[in-house]
Amino acid sequence: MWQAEHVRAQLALLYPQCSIEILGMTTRGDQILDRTLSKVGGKGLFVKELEVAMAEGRADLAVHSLKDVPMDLPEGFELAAVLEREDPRDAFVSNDFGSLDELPPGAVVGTSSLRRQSLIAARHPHLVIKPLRGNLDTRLGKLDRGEYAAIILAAAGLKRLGLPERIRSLLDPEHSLPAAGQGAMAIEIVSARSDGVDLRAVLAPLNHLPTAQRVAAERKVSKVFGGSCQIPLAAFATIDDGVMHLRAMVATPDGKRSAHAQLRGPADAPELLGQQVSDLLDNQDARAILAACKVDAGADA
Ligand SMILES: NCc1[nH]cc(CCC(=O)O)c1CC(=O)O
Repeated sequence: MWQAEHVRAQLALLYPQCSIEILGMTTRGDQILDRTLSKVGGKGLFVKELEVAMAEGRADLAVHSLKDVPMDLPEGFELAAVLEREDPRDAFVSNDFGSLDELPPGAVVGTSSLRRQSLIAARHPHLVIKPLRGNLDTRLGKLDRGEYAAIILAAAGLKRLGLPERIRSLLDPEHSLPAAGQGAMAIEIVSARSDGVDLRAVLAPLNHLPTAQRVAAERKVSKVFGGSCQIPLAAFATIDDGVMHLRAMVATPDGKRSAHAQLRGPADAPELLGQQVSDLLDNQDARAILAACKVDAGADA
């Protein structure tokens, strides 16, 4: 809702003559809180019901956290704009400790992200990772009731909802490489509208080119490896002086096996860089690592 309101406010400034309404929706992704996201079908859950609303003409556009948007949208839908990125890093949130390094052996850390789980298990094998779902308030409530010594959340969500003071420290992307698209919002539309309105042109002023380039490279890696919440995959790009630096990682959920790759290339050819980094990961047996993950997930379900 914060994100939708943010887009509404920006559109209202650009197009003061238009009236813009928010159609609030609760998705299945929001409702299923008792199982980890990776087991109930992943990213698509947050997106599908909004697409139905657009297909039925009840909504003209949908605002998403890009991290939750599948790499391949259903036929007839497209992303029209990617907004300027918030802080893409993971945040360490705790009432008693300042960082992962301070946690004693056996301390319980909450996260339902396989990527975060895998990265923590690799660097801090003495910690215990437990699933954590729900909206931000639910997750913080569970921390405050003592169910966890610490939880890991996206810094972007905490900052957007006015809770930056809950962040005790930010995880260095060097150790906790962010997920593809983390911290960015995207606007999805119906590609060909029956009324002929060119919504892509209407939304173009909201598109932030450097963010769009960064996430295009990141999402390419995710796409090559069939990216969904079901696999621990990180992809993070930065741009400095027109040069993009893309880093990516795939791992097993226990963090015992992983492949890492990074490359620099021109920022205006993000998908090529994404493909090249994916090729490097492939050379390090990324497919075998991911195949091992899928066997695990199946055994558990
Ligand atoms: N899948 C949940 C999700 N999708 C986007 C965000 C955070 C906001 C963002 O990355 O833009 C979160 C929560 C989290 O990772 O803590």
